[in-house]
Amino acid sequence: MAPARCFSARLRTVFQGVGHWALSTWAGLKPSRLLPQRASPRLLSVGRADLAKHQELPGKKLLSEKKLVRLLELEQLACLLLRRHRKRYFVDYRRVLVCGGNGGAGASCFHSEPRKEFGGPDGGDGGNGGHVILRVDQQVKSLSSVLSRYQGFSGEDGGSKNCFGRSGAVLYIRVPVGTLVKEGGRVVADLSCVGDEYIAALGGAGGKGNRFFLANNNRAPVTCTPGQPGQQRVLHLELKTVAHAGMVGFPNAGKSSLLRAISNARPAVASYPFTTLKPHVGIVHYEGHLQIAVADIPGIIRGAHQNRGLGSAFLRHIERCRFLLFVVDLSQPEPWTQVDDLKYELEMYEKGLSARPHAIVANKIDLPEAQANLSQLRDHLGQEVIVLSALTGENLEQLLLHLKVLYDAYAEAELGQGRQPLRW
Ligand SMILES: Nc1nc2c(ncn2[C@@H]2O[C@H](COP(=O)(O)OP(=O)(O)OP(=O)(O)O)[C@@H](O)[C@H]2O)c(=O)[nH]1
Ligand SMILES: [Mg+2]
Repeated sequence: MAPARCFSARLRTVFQGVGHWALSTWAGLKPSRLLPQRASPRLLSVGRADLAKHQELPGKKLLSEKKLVRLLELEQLACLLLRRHRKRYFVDYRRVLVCGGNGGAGASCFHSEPRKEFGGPDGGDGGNGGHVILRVDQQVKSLSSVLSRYQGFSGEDGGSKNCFGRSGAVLYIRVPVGTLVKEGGRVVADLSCVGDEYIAALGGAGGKGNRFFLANNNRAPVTCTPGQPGQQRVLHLELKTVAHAGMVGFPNAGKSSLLRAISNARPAVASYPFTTLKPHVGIVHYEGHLQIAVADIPGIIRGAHQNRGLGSAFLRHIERCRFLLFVVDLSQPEPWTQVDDLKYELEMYEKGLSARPHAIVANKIDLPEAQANLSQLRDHLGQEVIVLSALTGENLEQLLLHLKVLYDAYAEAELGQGRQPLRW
């Protein structure tokens, strides 16, 4: 995780730079710099400030057409890079400092009116500070848009004439479905449904104006109180992908190819290991509007729990999956060892994880060496194996049917316990 975070931090600095450059470029493309603008003729004389507005700033030259075209090209390139950056940037952990808005101060003043000497206190209360709230948004797919610090909006100070300050607006932080909120190692919120909200930091209460302290024994109080500071918390946000099925397998086993074949998801597919660097979720549609979400998890190798390969941190994304698909590359010698290694790595990550309802998917049956390995795999595992080819689409129906069987069993178990099954 550390090098990935380091890389993303570097990318951010680069793009912040690009952002500044882009802004300054646009500033350079102001009409005033492209075409000399003449002050429109006026009938009446104009003031000095008005005249100064139409003067060219000293040191600013007109841009030549060649430079302008070059700048526009660079601008387009920057936009393209930014778009790519947004697309590829996946973050599943964030440490965030959240501060609620400060309350506004109460005012201390007295009513003032001609021929009314003792108008009485009329200092209004300050407004309350705004809360900072985490809200689940289905459009957000990772924690990359979450910043490291949030400061809530402060309430306005109270005013004279008994005017109360306006309360600070609520600041919403949009987080993806499946965000776990931790504070000091303790889970404080589990945002696993769309629309779930959690108050991350409370805004401070507004102060009282001197009008509040008016009493029979004190007709002219001067006391007013300052607003309270907002709550401050350090929260750790962890993303755990929520899907019905999680695909686990060695790199190059064909997990992404399989997800592409059964759903509309488009994870990258290539013949080198660790093509997938972040989880992808695809939706498989069935009759009766039933949708089963399948997550493609980056490849896991033997020793992942000792941080080999991409490590086992990505296994947190299958913690929430209700059932698993072990994807095996059947063209490799002794393919059953892949299943054993995967189960071992799951156990090392979390006890009992490999015992979840699962199916074994043997991929690449279109290759000649795979045909030879199939009987050996069946003998060693002693359980049903779904044999298919993600490339040619051979026997995909069996996988789809088995997915439905797994889902039905899960839904029945949930309903039996009085819970609603997860709906995508
Ligand atoms: N012949 C054959 N090749 C396949 C099949 N499925 C996948 N491949 C190929 O295997 C290679 C790896 O496929 P991916 O889908 O990227 O594998 P992956 O498991 O997602 O790999 P990582 O993302 O690295 O974990 C690609 O070159 C695919 O074209 C198949 O059924 N038959
Ligand atoms: Mg992949």
